[in-house]
Amino acid sequence: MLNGWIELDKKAEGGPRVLRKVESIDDAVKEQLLSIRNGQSDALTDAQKADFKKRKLLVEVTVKSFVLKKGAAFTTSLTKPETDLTMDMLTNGSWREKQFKAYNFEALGVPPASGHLHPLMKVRSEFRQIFFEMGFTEMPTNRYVESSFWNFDTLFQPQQHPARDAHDTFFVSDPAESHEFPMDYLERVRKVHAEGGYGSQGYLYDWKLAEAKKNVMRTHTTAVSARQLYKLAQEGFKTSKLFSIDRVFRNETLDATHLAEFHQVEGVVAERGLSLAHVMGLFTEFFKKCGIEKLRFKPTYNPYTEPSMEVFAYHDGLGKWVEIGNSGMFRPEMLLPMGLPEDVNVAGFGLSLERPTMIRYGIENIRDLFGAKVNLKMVYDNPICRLDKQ
Ligand SMILES: N[C@@H](Cc1ccccc1)C(=O)O
Repeated sequence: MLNGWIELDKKAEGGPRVLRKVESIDDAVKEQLLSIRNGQSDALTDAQKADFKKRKLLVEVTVKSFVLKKGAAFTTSLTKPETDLTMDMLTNGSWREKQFKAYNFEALGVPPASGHLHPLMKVRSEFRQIFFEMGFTEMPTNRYVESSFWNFDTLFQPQQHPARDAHDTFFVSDPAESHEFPMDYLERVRKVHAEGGYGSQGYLYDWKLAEAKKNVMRTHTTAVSARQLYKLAQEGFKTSKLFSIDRVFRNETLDATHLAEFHQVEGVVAERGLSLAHVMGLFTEFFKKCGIEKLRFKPTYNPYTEPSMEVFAYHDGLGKWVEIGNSGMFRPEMLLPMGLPEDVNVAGFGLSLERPTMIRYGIENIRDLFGAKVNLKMVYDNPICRLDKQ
C-alpha cells in the first residue's frame, strides 16, 4: 500500500477486500537483494543495509582470507644461522655465503664459572685484613707436625701436664721423634722446668729429652709463636706484631661444636714495657674492627701466660656473654730462656676461626661447615664475610 501497488476496499461487499492497483510493479528490494547475492555488496548504502538487517533480510559476515606464496628465501631444508665468525670462515671466504645470527643485546650474560672460597677462608681473609690494618705481619704456619718441645716445653708447659696426654693430643708414630733442636736453648728450657731460674722456682721435676722429642700434631698455633719469638731473640729484638691463622689438632670428642681439627686465629705483640692495659686496649681495638664492642676479661690459667684472661663478648643475638678467646702476657720462664731482653713483654691471644664463622653464617653444626659432610652448595651460596656490626 505504501508503494501504491495495492489498495484496501473497506466497504466491499462481504467485508474489507485487498485490490490490485497497478498492472506491474518495480520491486527495488528484490533487485537489491539479488544484486547482493551476485556479489555486489557495495550496491547498498549503509542505511539500506541496516534496514535490511533489521528486517532479517540480510546478515553480514566478515571473511578474512590469506594468500601464501613462496618467498625469495623459500627452502625446504633448515639451516642454523652461524653464531661465531671463525678463522676458517675468514680464510676460506665462506663467511660471504653464511647466514649470521643477529646479536641479542637483551640476553643475559652467562654467569662466569669461578672458584669459591669456603666460608672459613672468607672469614680468614677478613681477619687477615684486620691484622694487616693494625700493622701485624703473618707468621709461617706450614708445620702441622711439631715436636713436643716447640708445642709444649718452650711454652713452659710441664711434661706431666694433662694436655700432653694422648687423650688430648695426637702423637705422631712415624716419624715419632724430632731430633734437631737448638741445644743451648733446649738446655735453658730444661733448666727452667727442672730447676727454675730467672726469679722462678720452676716445676722441680726430672725434665726428659725423650718427652720433648715426641712429635705431635700441633695443638695450638702458639707453637708457631714460640718459634717466631725464639727467632726474634736470635736475630736481635725489635718491636713485633705477629699473627697467624691456621689449623690445629686436638684429640677431642666430636660433637656439634667440636672437631678434632680446627683453626686458630692468634696474635702476638712483643714490645718493651708492654703493660696489661696496652694489651686490653689492643684487644679492644681488634675486636672493635670485628664488630664486637662489648668486651669482658676474666682471669684464667695458661701454663705460659701470667696474667691470663679469657675474653668474653656480649652477643646481641644470643643476649648473653660468650667466650670468644684466650689471652695473656707470656711468662718470663718462657721468654727469658729464648734470649729476649728482660724489659720486653709479650702479649698473646687466640681464638677459633670456626666460632665467629658459625655465628656469622648462622651455621649450627660444625660438621656442616667443615669435614666430609659439607655441602658444596653452602660454599657457593654464602656471600663474602664482613665482620661489621649486625
Ligand atoms: N694457645 C691458647 C691461646 C693463647 C695464645 C696466646 C696467649 C694466650 C693464649 C689456646 O690454645 O687457647
